Amino acid sequence: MAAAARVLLNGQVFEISLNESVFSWKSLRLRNSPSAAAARGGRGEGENQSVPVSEIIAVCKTEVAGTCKESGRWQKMTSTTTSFTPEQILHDFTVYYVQRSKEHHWCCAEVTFYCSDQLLCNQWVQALQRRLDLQGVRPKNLLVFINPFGGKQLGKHIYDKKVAPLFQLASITTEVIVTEHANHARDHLAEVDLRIYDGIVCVGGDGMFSEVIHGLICQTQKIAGIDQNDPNSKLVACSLRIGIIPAGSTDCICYATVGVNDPVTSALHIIVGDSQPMDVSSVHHNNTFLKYSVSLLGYGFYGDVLKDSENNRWMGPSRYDFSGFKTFLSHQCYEGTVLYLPATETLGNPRDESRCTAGCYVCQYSGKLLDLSNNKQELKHVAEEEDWKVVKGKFLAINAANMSCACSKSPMGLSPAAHLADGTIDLILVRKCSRFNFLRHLIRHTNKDDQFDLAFVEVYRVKQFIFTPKYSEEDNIDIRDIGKNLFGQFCSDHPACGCSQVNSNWNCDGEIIEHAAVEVRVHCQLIKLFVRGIEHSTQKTS
Ligand SMILES: CCCCCCCCCCCCC/C=C/[C@@H](O)[C@H](COP(=O)(O)O)NC(=O)CCCCC
Ligand SMILES: Nc1ncnc2c1ncn2[C@@H]1O[C@H](COP(=O)(O)OP(=O)(O)O)[C@@H](O)[C@H]1O
Ligand SMILES: [Ca+2]
Repeated sequence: MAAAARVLLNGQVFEISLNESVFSWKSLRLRNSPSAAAARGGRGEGENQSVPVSEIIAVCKTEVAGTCKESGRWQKMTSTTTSFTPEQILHDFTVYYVQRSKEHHWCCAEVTFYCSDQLLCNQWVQALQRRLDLQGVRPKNLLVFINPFGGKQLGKHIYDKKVAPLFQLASITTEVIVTEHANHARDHLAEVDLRIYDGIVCVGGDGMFSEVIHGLICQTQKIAGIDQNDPNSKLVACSLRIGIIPAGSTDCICYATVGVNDPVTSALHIIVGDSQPMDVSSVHHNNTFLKYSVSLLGYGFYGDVLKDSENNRWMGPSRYDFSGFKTFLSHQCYEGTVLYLPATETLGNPRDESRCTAGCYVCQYSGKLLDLSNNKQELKHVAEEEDWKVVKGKFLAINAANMSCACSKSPMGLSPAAHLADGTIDLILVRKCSRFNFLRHLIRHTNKDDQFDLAFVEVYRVKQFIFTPKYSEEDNIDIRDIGKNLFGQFCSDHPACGCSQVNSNWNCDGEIIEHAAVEVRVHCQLIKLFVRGIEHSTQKTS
């Protein structure tokens, strides 16, 4: 096939060309002719444009006016209207491709070319389709879970209206399961034969994503014979990628990995077959596995917000604002000891100005260290005793951020310089302080000011930590019942000082962990997502 050909676009002659990795179209009109000026005002196709083949979603030939045959399947066209003859309409093809718009949004753009004859049209469709078939990273068959009750309960609608048509256009087949109860997706994934799928998609919030990773990680460890109850077990990485279609309340994992929580953008990242490794933390209590965490593991403030908000699920996403306000007023602090193991081999620091973005070298460096350690074939990894550090005190919040935890409420996140895949967590300790000072810290979650530049806030980049509450968990069961009042769990003996004999609970990616005493360890790059990390703002479609 010719590497270039003449076609019509918007009534003007264009030259289209295709090389190994790029499809381009270029106007052959004189730049300043009146017709050129008129064409520029049309549908927005520029004079010269190019699209990487890796960002072409589909190529589709119009065989009969109004319908489109693509990859052997008939689909309805939202086709362009033209002033061409019926013969010309029969010989056109449409290329659907990724177009970037503001703030990390992607959308599906289309451009239709009219060919002089059917042979030429067929040749171009086949050539483009062959290039697409060579994109081996793209998923062909996906298992999709939809939580119909997440966020504003729009999960099913979002999937049907915005995502399924794109998957169909890209010839992706799907098996869709609308969940019927909590843990439906987790339990299904723990047992089902996953070999026929190229990936898993969850439609919902962080809680839904948490279910999916629990099912997938559990099955992977079971097959590999790994004991998940042993906190020192070296876990085996999961091979299937996971896609998130945001339809939850916070959607922090989506936002912090894509830069925005937009269902169409996420669907397009899945279609083009993006891949981004991600760290996962395991949470144990007394040598028993409790949960995995990918975004925030928060004790104190964020644990209490979550606990209270569960009573108000009917409010939808605004339950967090209501409970956040109540919890802020209660101003509870919790006493305990934090033991942590600093991350010494990785690059980067929680106070860095630089951010984890697509192709992050800090994460790539950790990936290389991981490969080296995997080649050593150690089954367990136990740190030396003298490497551990101790912090004791009264804390308003203990936040362990596996990633920035950016979301629409906190666009920079709780730890703006945290990395998706460096094998570390940022451990943020907010010591007891006045309400006014705590408010200053919280407000800095929402703007660009340095939330760590406060005397009562400490931040450490760690591989592992252990939290032991001052008051034993057994005693707490009795006290908890006595100490509750309108604004949470006040210390019954010292209401004025705000220190509590009642323990808080952990907020683990939006799921409650009732135990206060936990042992947490990061597993570098344990899972993979259908994302590429947050793109630099200069990465625009040409
Ligand atoms: C006076 C202004 C105070 C405002 C503080 C706002 C700070 C918001 C930071 C949010 C951090 C989010 C960390 C992510 C947590 C999610 O995993 C979790 C579950 O998400 P989902 O399943 O989608 O509902 N969300 C939360 O725990 C909500 C915390 C909101 C606290 C106000
Ligand atoms: N069909 C269902 N009925 C009830 N709960 C469900 C269902 N499917 C999933 N869940 C649970 O709903 C919780 C919240 O889901 P999520 O999608 O994160 O929404 P949100 O962001 O609003 O919290 C999760 O704990 C998940 O296990
Ligand atoms: Ca990390």
